[in-house]
Amino acid sequence: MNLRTKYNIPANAVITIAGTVGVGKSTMTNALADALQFRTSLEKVDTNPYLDKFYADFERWSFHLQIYFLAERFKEQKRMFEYGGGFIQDRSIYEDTGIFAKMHYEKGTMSPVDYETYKSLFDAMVMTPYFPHPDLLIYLEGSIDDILDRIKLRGRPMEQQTPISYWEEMHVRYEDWINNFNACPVLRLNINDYDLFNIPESIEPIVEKIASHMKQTQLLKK
Ligand SMILES: Nc1ncnc2c1ncn2[C@@H]1O[C@H](COP(=O)(O)OP(=O)(O)O)[C@@H](O)[C@H]1O
Ligand SMILES: Nc1ncnc2c1ncn2[C@H]1C[C@H](O)[C@@H](COP(=O)(O)O)O1
Repeated sequence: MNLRTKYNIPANAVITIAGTVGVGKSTMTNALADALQFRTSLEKVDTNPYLDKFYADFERWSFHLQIYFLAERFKEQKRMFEYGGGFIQDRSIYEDTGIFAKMHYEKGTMSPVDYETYKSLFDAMVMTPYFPHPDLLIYLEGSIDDILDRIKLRGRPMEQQTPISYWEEMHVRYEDWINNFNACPVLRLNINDYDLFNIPESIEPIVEKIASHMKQTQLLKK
């Protein structure tokens, strides 16, 4: 019996994993998909044609990158819908606008007109009654020091060359963003409370938490 049936998680559920860069979303996505026998919707970094350029020159490439991510995530949204759910998604679409586009606009590395254009496109595509929101957003949180260690450990060159202040600012913005997020139910997990890297079995208590959280939110809806 897989953990999905053991804990009664609906086969058509869509669970999205949110959190700052390096916190452990991809690791969690793969572990959860494996445990629940779900498909994954992964963020593809290696084939992104703008990401390297963006890290080298935020101002020049912010708008292009946001449009690219929006298109990619929307295509994934369509794919998940066509399969009828049963997915773990690595990063939510809400973080693109709520964290990244907003941060670059406020830092001055995305122009006001580009930001407005991007936001109106995002709102027209996503913030509509026709857009299916995930059943659950799992928010991964941890200390900035642990996260910086993980970014260093992963070693993507473009991220190593980015000033630490960028990751620190993102970390603060994430806390503020999640405290005000209400597009779908949220389960917060602290990265110190599990270790999928060294103890793969630590996925089971997480599945148990997901099940009880989903049950509770279903009851509240009734
Ligand atoms: N429990 C853990 N302990 C130590 N390192 C971890 C743990 N989980 C993930 N990592 C490592 O941290 C780095 C970032 O994880 P990743 O899942 O790629 O994060 P994200 O997708 O949020 O950017 C990777 O090198 C990954 O192997
Ligand atoms: N919307 C985005 N804008 C800018 N940068 C982004 C956006 N979404 C993801 N990224 C970056 C951050 C990381 O360098 C890579 C992959 O993210 P990760 O959190 O490691 O999965 O893309």
